Amino acid sequence: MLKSSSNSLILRIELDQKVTTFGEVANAVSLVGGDIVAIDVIRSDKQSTTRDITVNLGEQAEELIADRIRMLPGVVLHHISDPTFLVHLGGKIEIQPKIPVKNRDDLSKVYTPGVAKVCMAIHENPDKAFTLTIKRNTVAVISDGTAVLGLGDIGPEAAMPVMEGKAMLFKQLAGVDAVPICLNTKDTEDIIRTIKNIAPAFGGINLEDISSPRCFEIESRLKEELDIPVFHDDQHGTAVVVLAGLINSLRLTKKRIEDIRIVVVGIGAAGVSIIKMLLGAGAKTILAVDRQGILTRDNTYENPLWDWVAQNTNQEDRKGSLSDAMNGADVFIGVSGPNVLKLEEVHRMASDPIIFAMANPTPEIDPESAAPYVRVIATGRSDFPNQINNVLCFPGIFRGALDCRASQINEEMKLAASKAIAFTVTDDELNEQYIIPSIFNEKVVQEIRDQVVQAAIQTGVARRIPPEFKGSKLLERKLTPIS
Ligand SMILES: NC(=O)c1ccc[n+]([C@@H]2O[C@H](COP(=O)([O-])OP(=O)(O)OC[C@H]3O[C@@H](n4cnc5c(N)ncnc54)[C@H](O)[C@@H]3O)[C@@H](O)[C@H]2O)c1
Ligand SMILES: O=C(O)C[C@H](O)C(=O)O
Ligand SMILES: [Mg+2]
Repeated sequence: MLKSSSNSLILRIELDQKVTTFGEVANAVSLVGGDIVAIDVIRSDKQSTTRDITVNLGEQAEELIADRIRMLPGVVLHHISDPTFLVHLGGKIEIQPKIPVKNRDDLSKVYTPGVAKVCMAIHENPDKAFTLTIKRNTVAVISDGTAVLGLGDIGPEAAMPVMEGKAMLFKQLAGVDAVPICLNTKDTEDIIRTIKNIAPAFGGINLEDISSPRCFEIESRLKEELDIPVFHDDQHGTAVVVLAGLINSLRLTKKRIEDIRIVVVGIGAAGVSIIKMLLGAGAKTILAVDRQGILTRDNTYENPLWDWVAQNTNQEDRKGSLSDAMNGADVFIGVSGPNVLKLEEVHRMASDPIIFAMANPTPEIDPESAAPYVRVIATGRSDFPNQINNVLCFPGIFRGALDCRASQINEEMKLAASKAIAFTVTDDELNEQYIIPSIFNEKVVQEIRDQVVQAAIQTGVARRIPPEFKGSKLLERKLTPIS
């Protein structure tokens, strides 16, 4: 059973101390499998005490716990709240002015009439938008709500908490201002037109949770038609972090990427990009599996990217289901949906199995059940060791792209980001429970940023050279080796 801090509740109870003791309440909580992790006294007098008790419990236990407590004499259950909902009240981000407007003089600078001359300066030279507006430090995080985590097409309003979360992490981890935007259209042309129309305000576009195959066309068209980086996080952010996790897992198992058998399940946005990146890094044996089984080159597919994947994987022409694909696999990478992988299939993997079960919020296999039988297990979640999640990539890669005013985020910049993430974990630190740095490791964003800027300069897509990269200093900076 997966347990996490998100399965916690706060119960406000009023207790008549002459009738029932707090010990009896605690006992009732434990009888339904709950753990009391915090107690806050809200009010107390001689007769009664009101407390907020925070309880960690299984997902199904909310009703049980409420019933148990209501059965106790002398106890009133005022309400139950969920701390995860509490942190979402009113949304998770806000916009703050950078300077206070205290008097008319300030007002006349930041607003009419002063602002007009700044507008005209930009009108004469639109590049000045980078220096005189929020553009140089701001990205749009844009979704149409069609592939939100593994929850599917839940609509633009329901996608907002994820986009707000990404915006929060952009700011907290990398100082990038990010604006969450959810579009009320699923039409490819409409999405492209809308994003092009709002692009002037932004230094980059981070596409998020847009379902495949539309996401591929949307991204490639926007890349062609805009001169700022456009990055579909579920494709490339995920692929960057997967490659980093794989580099480090192979450092542990002493296997070479060229020699291993890799199964990728879920050939959508994330899956296609992961396969491309693994092939680029030297992988030779990959089986791509979706709902109807292993992709094979003698089939033709409606989705042209599946055709591409089929032509570039499965050189041995293996046919069958995921279960067949798992025979002798060294690595399983899941970007599909919940509980797709069975323990029995894990038992048929090669020695030192590596499993990245990355579907969110419920992975392809319960990591606690798989752990005893594998060398490395990673998920996309923050409540287990080895979190392989694109949050390790997007803050740093955009920090780098914005700092050098890159016109795009290219393959070299992505590879540089993967290596930066992988080699943040030193040989001494590397172990089965720590193949990937924590997002709270302060070195990660800076390392990614530096390597990404360097790669952008070397590939000619940087439109500004940050001072620390000027002159010979650039040549002195060492590129991180791939292995
Ligand atoms: N950990 C991370 O950083 C990360 C990043 C991106 C995506 N993801 C997760 O990966 C999953 C897919 O995301 P996406 O953006 O690629 O979505 P997507 O909709 O573009 O693709 C999902 C693909 O998985 C396939 N699929 C679904 N259930 C399957 C099953 N039972 N067996 C085989 N194939 C199945 C679908 O047919 C589809 O091709 C989601 O759960 C998402 O949360 C995780
Ligand atoms: O949002 C996440 O946690 C990762 C990823 O973008 C996903 O869609 O699952
Ligand atoms: Mg996503």
